[in-house]
Amino acid sequence: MTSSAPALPDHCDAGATGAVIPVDIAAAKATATASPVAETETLDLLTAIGRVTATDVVASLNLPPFNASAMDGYAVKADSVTGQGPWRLKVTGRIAAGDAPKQSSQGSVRILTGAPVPQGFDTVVMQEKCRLDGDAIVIDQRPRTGQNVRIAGEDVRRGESLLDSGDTLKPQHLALLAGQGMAGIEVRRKVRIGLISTGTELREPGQSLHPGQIFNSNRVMLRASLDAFRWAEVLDFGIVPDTREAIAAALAEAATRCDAIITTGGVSAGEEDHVTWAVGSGGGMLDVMKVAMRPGKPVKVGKLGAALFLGLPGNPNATLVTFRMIALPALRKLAGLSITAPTWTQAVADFTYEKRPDRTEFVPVRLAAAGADGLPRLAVLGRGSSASLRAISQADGIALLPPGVDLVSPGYLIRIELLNVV
Ligand SMILES: Nc1nc2c(c(=O)[nH]1)N[C@H]1C(S)=C(S)[C@@H](COP(=O)(O)OP(=O)(O)OC[C@H]3O[C@@H](n4cnc5c(N)ncnc54)[C@H](O)[C@@H]3O)O[C@H]1N2
Ligand code: MOO
Repeated sequence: MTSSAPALPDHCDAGATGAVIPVDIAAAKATATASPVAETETLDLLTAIGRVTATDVVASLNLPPFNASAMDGYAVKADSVTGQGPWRLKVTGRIAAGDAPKQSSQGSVRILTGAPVPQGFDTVVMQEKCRLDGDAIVIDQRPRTGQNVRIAGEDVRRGESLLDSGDTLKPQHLALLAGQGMAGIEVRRKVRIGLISTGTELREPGQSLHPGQIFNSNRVMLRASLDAFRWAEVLDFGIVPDTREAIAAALAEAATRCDAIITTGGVSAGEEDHVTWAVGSGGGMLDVMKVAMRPGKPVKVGKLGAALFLGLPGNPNATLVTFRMIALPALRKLAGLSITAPTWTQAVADFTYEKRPDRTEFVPVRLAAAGADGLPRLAVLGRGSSASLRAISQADGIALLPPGVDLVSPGYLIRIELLNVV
């Protein structure tokens, strides 16, 4: 961490103290605080989807391993087809996929897709381009040397780089590794993420609601978000009431079991906001106290023991925005991913929005059809109220309205993070 402010020991005024820093600096601090989990495991390819590679992978096998026919047809030696056509070539044998390579250079050989082209031949004539005449084929067009033959190593060459450490394994990566004959792959172990929903007012969906209480929305939103990442494992500590003791106890337990701790709620300025105090009382420290962003200003980032601490505000829109913009990049770093930043998409505002120029504002947006420039148009959903569940539930993405701008007008080029991107 580049700077550190100790968590306040006694009096919780986190919402009123600490320098206000830009959101990109806050995200960079969070990411810098995280170190990739060191342990690795070797997984069968069938269970490795979505996991993060722990090493570079280099090809040990040429692909294709032999010169292979790309078509059903007849293998020939192109330069044996000389003079004036049509040409008549005797069929001297047959070779199918899975047959051992053969040696031949006379006439032609019936060959099926994927079969090794016999040594001595260099070209395959598609069966549609010739006709059978007794024990021979007749071709009218001179074949081009090398036509319809996949040359050994033309796809992958032994020694070539296939994957880098820090890649997320996708189905097509696994296919490539399987093509190399690899049964397993070394990946980073899953990141253990503790989730604590603070708030005396919270009840779980399905429970009865008493006056003054609300249902816990953030828990399922964060659980579902994290469950989409195969590199993440959630340890859910449930709802913890707004008392110093309860929050400190939950944090202490989470710090011993988790690589990262995410709390929601209890980070602003009121006397029931105990998260900052509890981090301090547990010997932790906070490096991000207040961020020039809306929603999400009181988000906290620091360390508690060896664990990365991410204290997200309780309002659901603020939880979502701070999770995606600040927490997730840091969690990706813990997972060992080489790309940690959000994936941005360029789009064009089709709305007018007044904002404060001294901060970054994030608003939920819906995508509309692209304009003539090929960029999608955006409609804004409300004013991005911090507490709104409805607006975020209807959003295709979160648009970033940058600092230094006080009015976004139709035609303004902005960037969005699509919410379907994991
Ligand atoms: N005097 C000040 N008051 C507030 C400030 C400030 O700077 N000075 N900041 C405001 C901002 S901005 C935000 S954002 C909120 C953040 O509050 P906390 O993180 O301390 O969260 P809570 O007060 O616990 O809750 C806020 C709000 O969200 C509801 N909530 C909490 N957890 C959940 C959950 N799991 N699911 C659904 N809803 C949840 C909670 O009931 C509150 O309504 O503080 C402002 N105040
Ligand atoms: O930090 Mo807030 O602006 O109510 O989400």
